[in-house]
Amino acid sequence: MAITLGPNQYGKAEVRLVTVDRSGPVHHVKDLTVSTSLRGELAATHLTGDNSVVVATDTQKNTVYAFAKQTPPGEIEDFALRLGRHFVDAFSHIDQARILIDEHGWDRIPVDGKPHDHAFSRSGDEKRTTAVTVADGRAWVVSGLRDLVVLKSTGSEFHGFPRDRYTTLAETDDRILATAVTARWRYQGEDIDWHKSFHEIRRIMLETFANLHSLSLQQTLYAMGEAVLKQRREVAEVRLSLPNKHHFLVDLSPFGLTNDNEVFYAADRPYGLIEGTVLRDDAEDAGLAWYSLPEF
Ligand SMILES: O=c1[nH]c(=O)c2[nH]c(=O)[nH]c2[nH]1
Repeated sequence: MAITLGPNQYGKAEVRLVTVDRSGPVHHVKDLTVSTSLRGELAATHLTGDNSVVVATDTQKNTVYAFAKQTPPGEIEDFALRLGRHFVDAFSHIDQARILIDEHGWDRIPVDGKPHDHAFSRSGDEKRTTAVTVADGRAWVVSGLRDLVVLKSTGSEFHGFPRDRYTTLAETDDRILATAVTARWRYQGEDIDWHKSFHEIRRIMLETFANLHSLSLQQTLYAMGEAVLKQRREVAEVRLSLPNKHHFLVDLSPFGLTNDNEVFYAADRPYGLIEGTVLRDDAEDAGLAWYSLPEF
């Protein structure tokens, strides 16, 4: 029997970085969670404890902070590309770097109807994300968002599903549809206005969720991905993970009351989990874009 080392990577997870741009009286804050992972000739440390090629995870963390000081991070994709290229270029035994960044939003606090210069409130749970892989002299960028919570109070039906002895769910032609969108999209190319592209893709997904009269969350998922691919040439593929945040009608009959789709119990769990990939057939090869990322 032989035992060998399989795929491996290592790095610093969830470096919390906040930068303040103080170049003018109006400050700009950037709030990021950065994770670095390096891959390469790392057998020695696993097999014998020889650390001569191990760039310490502490060094990786320090690099994130030092880079943020030397050049303002800017768009998360650009910051991730800079960091990934640095690790691959600076250390000959490191041949791949994967940088994950989540961006947390801050809104300016309105004071006397005007956005404040340097006081902010957290925008909510939603995060903008990127996963950049640098290897073989090139890079792959998969960006996205998480925890974008949306609800429509009508315009959603669910019926026509098979019934067996375990089926109790009533068919409905009018229900609440709610989900927390996790989306990742794979870019082709790097010459992209990351900021504009993110906001356009987010807008397209939200408008599709709102406008489509839904017969299932699966149908909504496909329509959201399809709309992005039709309108954004820079996107090769969209992956969506949509928990179905069930809202159950409360039975008010014990109180002699009707419930005309007005009073709901928002269930926490279990939830349906609808996941899928929408692709264009003329897309560039995915290469290492999704390597070691969750499937959805
Ligand atoms: O949109 C839905 N898709 C399902 O697969 C499903 N299953 C279920 O119980 N409710 C729903 N709703």
